[in-house]
Amino acid sequence: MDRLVVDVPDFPEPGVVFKDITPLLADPEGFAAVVAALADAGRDADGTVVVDKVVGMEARGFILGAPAALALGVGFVPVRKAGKLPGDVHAVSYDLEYGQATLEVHCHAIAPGERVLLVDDVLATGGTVAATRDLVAACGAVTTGVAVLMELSFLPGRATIGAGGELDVTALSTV
Ligand SMILES: O=P(O)(O)OC[C@H]1O[C@H](OP(=O)(O)OP(=O)(O)O)[C@H](O)[C@@H]1O
Ligand SMILES: Nc1ncnc2[nH]cnc12
Repeated sequence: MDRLVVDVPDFPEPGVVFKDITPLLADPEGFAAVVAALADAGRDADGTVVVDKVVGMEARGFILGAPAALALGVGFVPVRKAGKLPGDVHAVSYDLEYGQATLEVHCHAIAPGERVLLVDDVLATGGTVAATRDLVAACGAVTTGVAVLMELSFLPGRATIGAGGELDVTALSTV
């Protein structure tokens, strides 16, 4: 997988090394392998599916999360940047490695008590995951797992989201 993710220095701003996953998405075998591995985070050791929904965060979390949901046979819920969802929403603002944003989810997209797997490409500061977990909680549901392609270990993402404890974090690669 690593050879299909390209480092782009100083994008989108000086000092950031951007992890470009578009070559991976263009490789059908690599793409299928990472989707299968991300979906495995929604199964227990016996292979039983243990989540009710997969949530993907706009935009790259859609590309990876939607096929992972299909692989698990559960519904997919998009968490979108502000102003894109037409129904009633819960909203949370947060910081990321290169800016600030607001994420939203439809209030009724996740039922109270449901177990949720978050899927995204990169865990950096953890701001996106932490905000999304808050949105899931606002729906009355619980985030039981997070699955990402890459974790940037020089940033405090794991600490920010409280990995360990009740939150199971799977990173296919750590850089
Ligand atoms: O751990 P964090 O510091 O929050 O960073 C990780 C997030 O940043 C990127 O998304 P971005 O907001 O750039 O959106 P995009 O997928 O639309 O490019 C990436 O896809 C993650 O969602
Ligand atoms: N360095 C990075 N590359 C790609 N996506 C990111 N999201 C946050 N930091 C990122």
